[in-house]
Amino acid sequence: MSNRITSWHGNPSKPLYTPPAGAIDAHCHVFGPMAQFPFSAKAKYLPEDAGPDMLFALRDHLGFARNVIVQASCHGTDNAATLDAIVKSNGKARGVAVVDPAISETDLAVLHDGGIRGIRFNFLKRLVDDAPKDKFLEVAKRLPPGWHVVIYFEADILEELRPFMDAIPVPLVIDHMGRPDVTQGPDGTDMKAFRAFLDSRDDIWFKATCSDRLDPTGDPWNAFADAVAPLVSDYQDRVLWGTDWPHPNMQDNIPDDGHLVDMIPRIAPTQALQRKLLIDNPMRLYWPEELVG
Ligand SMILES: O=C(O)/C=C(\CC(=O)C(=O)O)C(=O)O
Repeated sequence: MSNRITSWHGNPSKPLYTPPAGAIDAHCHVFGPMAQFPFSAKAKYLPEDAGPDMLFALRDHLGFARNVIVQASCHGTDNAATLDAIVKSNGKARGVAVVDPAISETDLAVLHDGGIRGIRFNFLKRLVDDAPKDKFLEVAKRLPPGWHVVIYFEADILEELRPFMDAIPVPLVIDHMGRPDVTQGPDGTDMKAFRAFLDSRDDIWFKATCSDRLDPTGDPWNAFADAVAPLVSDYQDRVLWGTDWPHPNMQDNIPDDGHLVDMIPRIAPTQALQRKLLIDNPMRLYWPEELVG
C-alpha cells in the first residue's frame, strides 16, 4: 500500500440545523498524524493525516461541543493517536479503543484514565483480518466498570453474531445500525431484524449514523431519512449520532459534513428527540459522572 488517501471534505458547508448547546458527535476518528502515530502494518487503508486540530475545528464549525473518538482500524490496537486527541480536547472528548484481547487489567485501567469508555469489535472483512469471537468475549467479561462494547458488522451476519452478542455481559453499541439496506424502507427485512435484536435486550444502543455510507440514492439521502426516523423515535433512549469524520474509505463519495448534520432534524424532528440523541444519551455512556444528582 503506498498512496495515502483523503476521505473528507475540504470545505464542508455550515449546517442549516443548529445542534443544541452541549451536543456530542459520538462517532468520529483521528488519523495520525502519521509522523507521530504511525499506521498499523495491517491497515487496509492508508489515509492522509486527520489529527485532533482538524477534528476540533470541524466540531466548532458544525456547532458541536464534544466528541467521542472511535479508534479506527488503520491504527490497529495501538490507541496512542486516539488517546492523544482526547488529551488535546481538554475534557471535551472521550473514546472507544480497539485492544488486543489479551490486554492486562493494568493496561485497561490506563485506557480508562485516558478517557476510554468502551472497546470496539470490528467484523468487517475488508477492514480486519480476523475477529476471534471467543477472545473478544473473554475480554468483554473483564472490562472496567461502566464500559461498553461497540460492535461493527453488516446486516447479513446479524443472525450469525447473535449467540456471541447475547453472551456479552455489558451494554452493546451497534455502529451504523449494523448497516441495514435502507432502500428496503422502515419495514424492510434488515430493519425488522435489527428491531428484533434491539427488542431482545434493553441495553443495546445504536448509532443512527452514516447516511452517506448506507444510502446509495446519495445526498440528501432520502431513503436513509425514511428508514431511520421511525427507529430513532421508537428507541429514543438508546440512540446516538455522529459525523463519522474523517469518513474512512469514502474517498470516492465524500460527504459534506454540513449536510450530514442537516439529517439530524429529519430523523429526530422534535427538540426533545434531538436532546436525547445529541446530549442525554451520549452523556449517559461517556460522561455519566456529570449526570449524578
Ligand atoms: O468509520 C467507520 O465507522 C466505518 C469504516 C471504517 C472503520 O470502521 C475503521 O476503519 O475502523 C468503514 O466502513 O470503512
